[in-house]
Amino acid sequence: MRHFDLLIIGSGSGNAILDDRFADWDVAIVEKGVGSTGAFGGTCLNVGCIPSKMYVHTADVASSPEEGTKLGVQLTLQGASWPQIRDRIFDRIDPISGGGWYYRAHENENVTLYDGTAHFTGIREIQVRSGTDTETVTADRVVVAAGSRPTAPDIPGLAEVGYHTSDSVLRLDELPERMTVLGTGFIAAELAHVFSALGVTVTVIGRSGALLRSQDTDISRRFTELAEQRWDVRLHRQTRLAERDSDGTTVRLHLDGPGGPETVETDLLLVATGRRPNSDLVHAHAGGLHLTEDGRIQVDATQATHVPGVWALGDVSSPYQLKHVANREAHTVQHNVLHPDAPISTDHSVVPHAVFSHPQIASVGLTEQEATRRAVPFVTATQDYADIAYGWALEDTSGFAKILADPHTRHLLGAHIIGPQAPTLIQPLIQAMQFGLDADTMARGQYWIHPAMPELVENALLNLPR
Ligand SMILES: Cc1cc2nc3c(=O)[nH]c(=O)nc-3n(C[C@H](O)[C@H](O)[C@H](O)COP(=O)(O)OP(=O)(O)OC[C@H]3O[C@@H](n4cnc5c(N)ncnc54)[C@H](O)[C@@H]3O)c2cc1C
Ligand SMILES: NC(=O)c1ccc[n+]([C@@H]2O[C@H](COP(=O)([O-])OP(=O)(O)OC[C@H]3O[C@@H](n4cnc5c(N)ncnc54)[C@H](O)[C@@H]3O)[C@@H](O)[C@H]2O)c1
Repeated sequence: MRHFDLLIIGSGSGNAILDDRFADWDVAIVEKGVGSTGAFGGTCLNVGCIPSKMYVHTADVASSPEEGTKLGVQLTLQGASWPQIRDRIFDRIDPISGGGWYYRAHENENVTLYDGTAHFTGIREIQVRSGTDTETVTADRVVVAAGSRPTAPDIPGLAEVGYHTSDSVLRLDELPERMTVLGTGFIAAELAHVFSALGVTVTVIGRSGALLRSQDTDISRRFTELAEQRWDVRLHRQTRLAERDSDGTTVRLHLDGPGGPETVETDLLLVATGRRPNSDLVHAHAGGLHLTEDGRIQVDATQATHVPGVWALGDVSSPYQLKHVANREAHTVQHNVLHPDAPISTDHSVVPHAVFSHPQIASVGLTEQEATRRAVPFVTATQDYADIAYGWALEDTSGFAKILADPHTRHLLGAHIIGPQAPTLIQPLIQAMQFGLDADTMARGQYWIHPAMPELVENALLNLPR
């Protein structure tokens, strides 16, 4: 049985652990491949953050006529060439993934790359399955960086009609005329924007009464209002049955809603109802690992599992399914594998996120509903883009920033922005929260470039009641 110094399951964030300090370690990486191409390099690179944002920017450009009209500029969208857009994006990404695979497979002498699926058969004992071949190996240290995968709800007929997920929809051969998105979370919000801006008629189906329900209620409400102007949004709907028409081209969904039973017909169904950790694929229990109630591998602040010498990171163990969090956790694991006697912890105290839809959203810290639920005292203020100079330039009438602060210390508790460049605008607020800068010092203790967009943040801070 082959034995390694270190074995890493997953080539997403796990692949970043190896640097020169591991040059004389005997290392194995096991990667089963993601998406319809079975690519190396994990979700973010191949089927997640990176291609989706390359599409989002393209969709933003395709939305220019709409933006131009309110400025008195008449633009016409003459068309969006899907094959050209798709191939431009993947001609950039695929060589990076392929190059990463080639480097590990052929140029990294101390690394053995297994193109297969790994699962635990015992404590730090792993079986790798590649086609019909299996090999069982052991390692002194194991890093589980196996990520997550899309899930689909248990709806009668769904499996039979066939559907896309984010794993496959970014590589369609051609755009459908109609797309229905099941789910109202991050992926639904981003990909509904992408496909509608490129000319697809989009329907969004949600169980609750709002899109992006986990955001601050004011943000979610505003996003839902705007989404209803762009897409056919069906909320408070239960999907009872999915079936394919006799001609084979149309999918029909039977829904129950406030107005009784109804049907939605579509050419393509995109299921965006969350992602589940891949702890089951790695047979975490067989490796002695404990799971959380929602199926993540349990780790402590140092990313260590219950089994000595086994760490986990990223979507397979983290409560945050975000790449910047997975990267941070990978850094913690890297340090702790190298320096087990002086471990460091991952700081999850101020974790921001953004939704790259239209409009964009960014958020950090407590929402108002969380602060209320936890009985955290707060004061709150908002600032509309419409009332700052750059907002006049943009003719923005719907965006705003909302801030929550401690009424006594004036330290920020949370910040939420909906509108143009929200993910960029929020960064100074993240910095203030991370480094303990109070709202008043932040607002008044520095210059804010006039008339730049961060004046939105400055004014939101100045609006906080005393
Ligand atoms: C459409 C989409 C858009 C996203 N956009 C953003 C964004 O804008 N910003 C952001 O922060 N996050 C975004 N995310 C989330 C982000 O992609 C993930 O949080 C991040 O990639 C997780 O990294 P990871 O290393 O934990 O997992 P992954 O990158 O998924 O890596 C895990 C790897 O393990 C492999 N694997 C799994 N099981 C096994 C096994 N048993 N044997 C061998 N190999 C195995 C998988 O094939 C995979 O390659 C997005 C996700 C999606 C789906
Ligand atoms: N910009 C980003 O950072 C970004 C972008 C995309 C994805 N992601 C990450 O990927 C994760 C997965 O994205 P997602 O959009 O699939 O998940 P999500 O958790 O954001 O949203 C899931 C949606 O599916 C709905 N849903 C769940 N079960 C359902 C059912 N049975 N029937 C109907 N609807 C159901 C939920 O109510 C919710 O609206 C996100 O949570 C996020 O962490 C991040």
